[in-house]
Amino acid sequence: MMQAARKFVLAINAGSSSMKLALYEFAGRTARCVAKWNGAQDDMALDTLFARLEANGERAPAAVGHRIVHGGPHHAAPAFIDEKLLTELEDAVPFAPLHLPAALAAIEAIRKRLPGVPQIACFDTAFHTSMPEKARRFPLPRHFDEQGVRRYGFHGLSYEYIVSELGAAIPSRVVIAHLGSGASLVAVRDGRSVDTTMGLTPTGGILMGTRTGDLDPGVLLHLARQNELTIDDLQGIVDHESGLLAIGGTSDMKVLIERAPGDPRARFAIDMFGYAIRKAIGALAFALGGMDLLVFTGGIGENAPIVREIACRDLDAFGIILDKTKNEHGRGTISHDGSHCAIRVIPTDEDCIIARHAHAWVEDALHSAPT
Ligand SMILES: Nc1ncnc2c1ncn2[C@@H]1O[C@H](COP(=O)(O)OP(=O)(O)O)[C@@H](O)[C@H]1O
Ligand SMILES: CC(=O)OP(=O)(O)O
Ligand SMILES: [Mg+2]
Repeated sequence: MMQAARKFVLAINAGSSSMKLALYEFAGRTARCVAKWNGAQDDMALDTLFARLEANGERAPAAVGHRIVHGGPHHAAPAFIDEKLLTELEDAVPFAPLHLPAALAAIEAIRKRLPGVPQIACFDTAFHTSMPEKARRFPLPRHFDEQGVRRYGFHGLSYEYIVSELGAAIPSRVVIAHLGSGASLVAVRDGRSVDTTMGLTPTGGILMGTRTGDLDPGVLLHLARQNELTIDDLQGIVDHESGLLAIGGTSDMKVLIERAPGDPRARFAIDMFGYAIRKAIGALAFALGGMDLLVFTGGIGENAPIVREIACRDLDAFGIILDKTKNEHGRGTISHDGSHCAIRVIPTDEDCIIARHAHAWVEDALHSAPT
């Protein structure tokens, strides 16, 4: 039997607080992660990677996939990064200023170091293009909607991964809570997004490490007027100085949990975060008309039993019951046998989805190329 050709694909995930790189080897459609590097956005992660790639020529990637947090209104699928798309992404920077500049820098660096290697944009917003208009529209004058001011939703690559892990057996009504540095929840009906907590930008939704999440819009008007703040001042406040950091003294959930026994502020921040998640679960479960499965994922969702416990507390009346022991253990199904709604912890893997998309693009391009 002929062996499937082996190909290497590099996945780049420029998040708000880190740069994650992962090299995948594909044999046919089967992917295997062969190396991972994590670094701060501004460190030498890419340089280290290139040195290793050069030292090991056979691992030169056939394609590079990027997590692009904001795809604007027109991207429902991964896309080849050409000049036109680059310009679009540059124009979209104000929609995701914490994420897009790092992704654009990585695209540029790859162009210089690996010219000719196709780069594929994988959009966090794409998963949510299935949302109905009533979930997508903001109640603003129509011309703002025409300018693209609407709910996009994010963490779509993570949600896509969870949906693919659930496979054909996915229940009809699922709520997924992606809880990391950025955090959002999505309502999924029959495998497709129907509503989500984040909005135009990843600043919206529930409170996060350093971001406010949704605020009464009057708060921004009041702050700006009362303190004569500029737009940049406001952005610094809502994106960098708020959330868990403002409430609990650090944006890092692991540290908050360590401090909690002797630090009432840390305890309060954890409680407030769990409460925000519980409210969001309620809203999305009602939007779906019920919930068959609740999934926790992301650094906090996967590793912080106390957050899951608060998020599911006192919901017995709705048939949502955690099993205390299973929750502490934190792997697989964590709902009580008597719970109507299954509750699961599923580790996410955005890099794997990025690599799969970039690989699929290369395969399509090969098969559609004139012979
Ligand atoms: N063992 C742990 N216990 C509690 N929180 C954790 C643990 N490990 C990671 N976290 C939290 O997960 C968050 C980071 O999530 P992650 O999904 O890795 O973020 P990013 O969005 O940067 O990829 C941080 O708040 C971190 O403290
Ligand atoms: C969209 C978003 O908030 O991403 P991250 O969690 O990686 O910051
Ligand atoms: Mg993340």
